[in-house]
Amino acid sequence: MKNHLRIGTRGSALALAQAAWVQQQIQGRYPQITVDLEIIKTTGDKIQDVALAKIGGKGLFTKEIEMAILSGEVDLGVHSMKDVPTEIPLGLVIGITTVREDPRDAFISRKYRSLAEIPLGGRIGTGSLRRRAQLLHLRPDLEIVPLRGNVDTRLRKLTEADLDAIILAAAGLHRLGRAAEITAILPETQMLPAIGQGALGLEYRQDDAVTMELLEFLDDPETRVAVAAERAFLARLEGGCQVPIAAMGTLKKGELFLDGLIGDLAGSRIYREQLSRPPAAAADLGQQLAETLLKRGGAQILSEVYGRVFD
Ligand SMILES: NCc1[nH]cc(CCC(=O)O)c1CC(=O)O
Repeated sequence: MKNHLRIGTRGSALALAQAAWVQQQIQGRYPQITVDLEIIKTTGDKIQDVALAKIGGKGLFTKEIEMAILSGEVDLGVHSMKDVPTEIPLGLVIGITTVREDPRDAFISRKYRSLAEIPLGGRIGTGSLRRRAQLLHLRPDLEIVPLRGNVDTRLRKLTEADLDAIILAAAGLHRLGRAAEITAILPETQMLPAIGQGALGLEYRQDDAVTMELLEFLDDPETRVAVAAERAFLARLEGGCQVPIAAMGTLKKGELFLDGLIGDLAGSRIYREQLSRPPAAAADLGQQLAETLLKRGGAQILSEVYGRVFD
């Protein structure tokens, strides 16, 4: 048994809110255990001024935290699963996925109630290629304005940069207590979310059975299988954030459904499919859906973006 746990977290308001939530859950369940937060600056936190998609490289928001777990400096990391690469370092596991927040994207505007109300040529802020491609697919007339920084910065730029709207994950706004900022939720039919969006993963050393057992009560099996399918989809596509890729898993009556999408940067070609399998076959489901979309034209798009034959 342990009487002290250290959580490694990024220092952004969202990361801290998420880590503090996990801290409270653990302390509520085990009043005898003290839980500390240790703020770790990641590469993604240091580079705020360049479009993320241009930096490339995986694990921008996780690598330094993973090093601290491996070295024993902290016992666990709390991550937005959206920011976690499909491959994690040897010796670590993300065996626990907490109950998912709303995985969908939010439309935020001070002038218009919905995307449909935005006038011709309207300016929408987002740094995400996935959001950009789907927006342009729906509305080729829109001007997509690159937007970076944490949630607070992006909300500020909505007014300062005179944008008509911005798109943010609903989950982040809920966790920051800022859900009142949401003008409308974008249905997944219009805007399929990012892999892992709205889900938190707890990462710890594979050989640390004590921490794993302590944290087990936080696991939500439905979220875990949905995210496993999404991540298997992304892994087959070798997806970083250079390509518009989206997926969302949902459980209905014991069956796991996975919606997936591959698009090109201009949003002119969007391939989208849904498949289902029993939850135990989550990884196979993700892989099969990827194969289906690759055959339909996804392989062509990935070959163009990766600059090599992809099949
Ligand atoms: N890319 C940064 C990031 N990572 C996780 C979230 C939101 C919370 C989540 O998806 O769990 C955000 C902000 C956003 O995309 O609006």
